[in-house]
Amino acid sequence: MAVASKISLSLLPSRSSCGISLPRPSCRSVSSPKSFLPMASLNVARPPGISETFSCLKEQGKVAFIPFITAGDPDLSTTSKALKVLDSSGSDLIELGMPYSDPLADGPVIQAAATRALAKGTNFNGVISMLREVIPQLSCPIALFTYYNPILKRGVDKFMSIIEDVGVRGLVVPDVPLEETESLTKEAAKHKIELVLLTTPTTPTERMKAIVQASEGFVYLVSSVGVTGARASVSSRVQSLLQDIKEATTKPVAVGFGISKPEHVKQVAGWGADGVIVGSAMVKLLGEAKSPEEGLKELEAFARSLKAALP
Ligand SMILES: O=P(O)(O)OC[C@@H](O)[C@@H](O)c1c[nH]c2ccccc12
Repeated sequence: MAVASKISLSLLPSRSSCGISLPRPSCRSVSSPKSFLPMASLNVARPPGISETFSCLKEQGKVAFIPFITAGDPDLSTTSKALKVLDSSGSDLIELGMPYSDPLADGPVIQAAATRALAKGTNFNGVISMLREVIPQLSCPIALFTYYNPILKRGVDKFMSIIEDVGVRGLVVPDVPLEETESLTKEAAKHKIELVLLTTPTTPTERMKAIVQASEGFVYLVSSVGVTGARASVSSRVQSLLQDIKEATTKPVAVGFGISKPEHVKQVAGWGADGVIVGSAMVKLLGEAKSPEEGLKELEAFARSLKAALP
């Protein structure tokens, strides 16, 4: 079964839970990360929430640029620098992937990145220490991308309090089982973390409605069946899928899978997406470069070219 349909089958909550509506924020100025609410335990700036970020962008008539990179590839120090580069290149939200040994929804590029990161000894504690350092220096929020098992291993409440403590604001768990989505959303919300759910081209309408109802922050529309990976073009079905979702919710919808060129970004934004997500093309540049410095330079140029293509 295509991975994307697995994602759709595993994300329907037993009962839909309504989203938490955050107070309408005043748009933060990107140049002053320190203007955020202080984080309780560390007394440092907490980045804006995911919903807050999308509200600000909507007020400005802008579409969110959302890159994904794999933590620890080629190493955690480079990941820290890459987060700062992506932030200063205009990212509105960054998805940071926790490397995992069995990334069932990932294509070859991200699988290879996870293998390299794990081979370097990248682990949860190392990623958290890196985030504790770098998040106070960022203007945009971080959404942690992890498979479900590492959350269960640590204990849901413990996991959520650890990531809250370092300032993570969003969470994407592509393989969370159907019947556990709602409780995970609730646990995340206790720690001011917004759990983003995914819907796909093969998700039945009723399930899509339940998913969009339960998703916090934004709805992740997977653009095509299969696994992650840059594609020559973005399926035109995305346009009608976006319309269907927007009939079911007023929540922002970001599109991912296969987006890897400025023309893809422009096209998806033109179809009404509130955000575009680019992963494999970013991960490839960073992880397969001749040197970390070279990778960071290419990442910056690529990120800026994609951001420039967005309204
Ligand atoms: O790599 P792509 O085709 O640009 O797609 C984004 C994707 O990488 C990122 O959102 C992601 C990484 N791993 C995932 C697993 C499932 C769904 C989404 C993802």
